[in-house]
Amino acid sequence: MEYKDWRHIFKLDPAKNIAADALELICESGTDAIIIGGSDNVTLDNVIDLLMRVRRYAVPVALEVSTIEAITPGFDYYFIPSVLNSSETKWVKDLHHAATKEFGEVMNWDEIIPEGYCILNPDCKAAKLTNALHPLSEEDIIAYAEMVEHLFRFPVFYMEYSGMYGDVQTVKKVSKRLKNTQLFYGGGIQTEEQARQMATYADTIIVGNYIYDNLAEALKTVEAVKTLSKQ
Ligand SMILES: CC(C)=CCC/C(C)=C/CC/C(C)=C/CC/C(C)=C/CC/C(C)=C/CC/C(C)=C/CC/C(C)=C/COP(=O)(O)OP(=O)(O)O
Ligand SMILES: O=P(O)(O)OC[C@@H](O)CO
Ligand SMILES: [Mg+2]
Repeated sequence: MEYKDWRHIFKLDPAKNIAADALELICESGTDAIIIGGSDNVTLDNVIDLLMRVRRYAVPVALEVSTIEAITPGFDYYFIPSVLNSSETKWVKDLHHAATKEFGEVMNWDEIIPEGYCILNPDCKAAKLTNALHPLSEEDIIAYAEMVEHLFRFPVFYMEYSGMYGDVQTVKKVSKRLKNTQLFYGGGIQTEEQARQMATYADTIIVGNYIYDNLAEALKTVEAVKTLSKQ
């Protein structure tokens, strides 16, 4: 299954511990993919360690790159965020320039998936790290989405509410404005109902932190989404 068809993703943080039995449940849950990524304490060692453990299962696995030092071969895809509401060019394109300079010759561009990121929880670590601009109006968010689709022509627009459940009506409005760009929604999903709500409008939902807080409930979000069509 190509990333374009993914409806549900579990995001695992390489900086956090996950027991072997929990990892088995996650990888065999029926989720479409695992993303390995986080905003701090991501190292080459903890990324390789988690990649090796996930590779024991058939589920596709992608790296969401947050630091150049932790890039390693062996993933199915590399998701590359550009934080459009960051106030520093570093997080929009400068790190990308440095990484392309280093890896450009050996890169398989088919595996590299640019993500236009919009960080919508002002209190999350990624917002602080990237000095993300806030507050954003609904019009601002829609404009970022349309830029991603029509100006940058990135394949993915990521509404990142990391750690906080987002606004369903805003996700719905953004969704209605995107035709070719795939809408990722991530942030604060804890229940089947929340997973269903967001997956009604987003192409793909991402469940992260709740894996570590309540795995049994987090696992239920997979089935909730699998039987649901996007509107
Ligand atoms: C040989 C080989 C393997 C070749 C591979 C080629 C390859 C992949 C080359 C890289 C090309 C490239 C252009 C790379 C870009 C490099 C780079 C460092 C870009 C910057 C990315 C960026 C803008 C990161 C900042 C945004 C960010 C921190 C996103 C993390 C996502 C997120 C919010 C996670 C949640 O974080 P968490 O830690 O869980 O937070 P909480 O504790 O609050 O939950
Ligand atoms: O960790 P949560 O809040 O589930 O968010 C998922 C993902 O969007 C984080 O990058
Ligand atoms: Mg997290």
